[in-house]
Amino acid sequence: MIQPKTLTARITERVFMTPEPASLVLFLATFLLMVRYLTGRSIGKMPPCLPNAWPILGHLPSIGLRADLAFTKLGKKYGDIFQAQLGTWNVVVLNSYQALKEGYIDGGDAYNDRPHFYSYQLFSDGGKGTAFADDSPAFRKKRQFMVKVFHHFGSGKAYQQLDTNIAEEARKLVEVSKGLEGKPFDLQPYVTVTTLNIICSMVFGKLHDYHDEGFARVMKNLDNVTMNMINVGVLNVFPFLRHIPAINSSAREIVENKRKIMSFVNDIIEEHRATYDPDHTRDLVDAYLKTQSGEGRSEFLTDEELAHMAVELMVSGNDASSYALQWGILFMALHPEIQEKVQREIDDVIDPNTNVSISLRQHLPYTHATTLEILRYRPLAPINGRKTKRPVKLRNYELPADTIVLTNVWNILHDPETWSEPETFNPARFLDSEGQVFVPPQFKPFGAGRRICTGQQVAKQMLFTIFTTLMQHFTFKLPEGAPAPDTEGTVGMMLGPKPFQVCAIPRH
Ligand code: HEM
Repeated sequence: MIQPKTLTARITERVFMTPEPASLVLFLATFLLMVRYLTGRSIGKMPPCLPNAWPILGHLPSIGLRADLAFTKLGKKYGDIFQAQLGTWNVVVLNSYQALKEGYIDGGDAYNDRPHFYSYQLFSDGGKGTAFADDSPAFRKKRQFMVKVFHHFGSGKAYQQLDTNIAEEARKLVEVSKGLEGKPFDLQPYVTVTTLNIICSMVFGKLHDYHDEGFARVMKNLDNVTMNMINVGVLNVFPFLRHIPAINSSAREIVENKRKIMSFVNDIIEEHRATYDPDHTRDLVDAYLKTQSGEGRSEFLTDEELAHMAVELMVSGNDASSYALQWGILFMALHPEIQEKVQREIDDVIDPNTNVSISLRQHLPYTHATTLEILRYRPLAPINGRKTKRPVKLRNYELPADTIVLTNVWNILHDPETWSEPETFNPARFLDSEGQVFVPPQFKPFGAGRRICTGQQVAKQMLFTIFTTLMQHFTFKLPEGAPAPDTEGTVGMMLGPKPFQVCAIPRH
């Protein structure tokens, strides 16, 4: 039998005594990698890496499906900037507000690219649209266009129209929910139609009738995309699994359903061309047609790009807004004392027959604070993915170009240094001593830096108006005798609640 000492001696002899430099390089590289994986110590100027990576799987066995929760725990031992191996990807994790600030905010545009995860690439057809595109002159033009359109909806007549549309959709939701006569129901399909219709009103300029067949088909296509995005999530870490038929069929479903939604959008673009009035911008499509005819004409904005942008708003913007409302109603049912406080405040300010408007938000600080607490307590995007577009210094590390950077938003929004008793749902944490809303800089559910959510104002407006309208008209309760619903959520493209039943008891 060969003794260990003899074996080591033989290896040393073989590597160091042979004149081949390649053997030496190979030995050193293997040795350094072993040191890094076994001890977690960094090589060169990269942040330290978590120890004990498995071959191929990396740290996935210890991280599991909720990377945000795992990173939160690991951060206590390994600090707020570290590396992890997620299947085939090596990533740098920013695990605190300070790290996020030093990276995304102080780092300028260095973190402007997105990781080329399989699901992102599939959904965006290789980075078309804005949300999953890398930084480039084309991307900047598209984002600038999107920001301008949202700005248009942030003031003047367009703002008032949006306010009215949101109130009108919230009212329809109230009528439909009243029809259920307090019986248990799943809120998800109802709320999703409401938020989707509002987003469509900004993109296409009209509210669809709920019985419109074309709109119902698109809703189904969108649902299919969202569901299958969960199924292909595994390909983000193991792209080679795409050859497994069941996973591959999910990928095909995404492409096929997205093609159908794009065709719906293309028809609307053609309709708009026929009715376009340069003096009256109705929506995102009109704003696009204006760029086509005016001085700001951009070769980067095409019908195809516009269709991709519209679909990404309909999928991710809508999922996020609908999930936020579902979480909100679930927490009201779970915390009747908070629900009552919200309702008392609303009753003092708004007549039951008056529509809610965003202009009332300043008079409803506790209700406003409750909507912020919903976004803090269950951040819809608990992990935020970016990629460095060039080498960048981060604290005393140097990240090369193309480093995947994941920010743990969950930890930022649950850090006890900022949020006392972070696991308690407590809207009052957003109120100052005068009872006015106070938002700490660490509140980052919409991301940060140059790729921050472009729809955040609209998202907050929808959440406030629809949530307040529901509280104005109903008390939400869990069905009698039903088991306590899950509050951990399920991760797909976003962190949504697991399906739950609730009773909407009319208040008037
Ligand atoms: C409560 C609702 C929402 C939440 C929590 C949310 C959150 C986010 C987050 C975390 C990002 C990534 C930002 C980053 O990388 O720093 C993002 C990006 C984005 N969001 Fe939202 N979002 C919401 C609703 C919406 C809505 C309603 C729209 C539009 C109708 C929208 C449009 C976008 C777009 C276009 C991007 C991509 C920005 C880019 O990559 O440059 N979002 N959102």
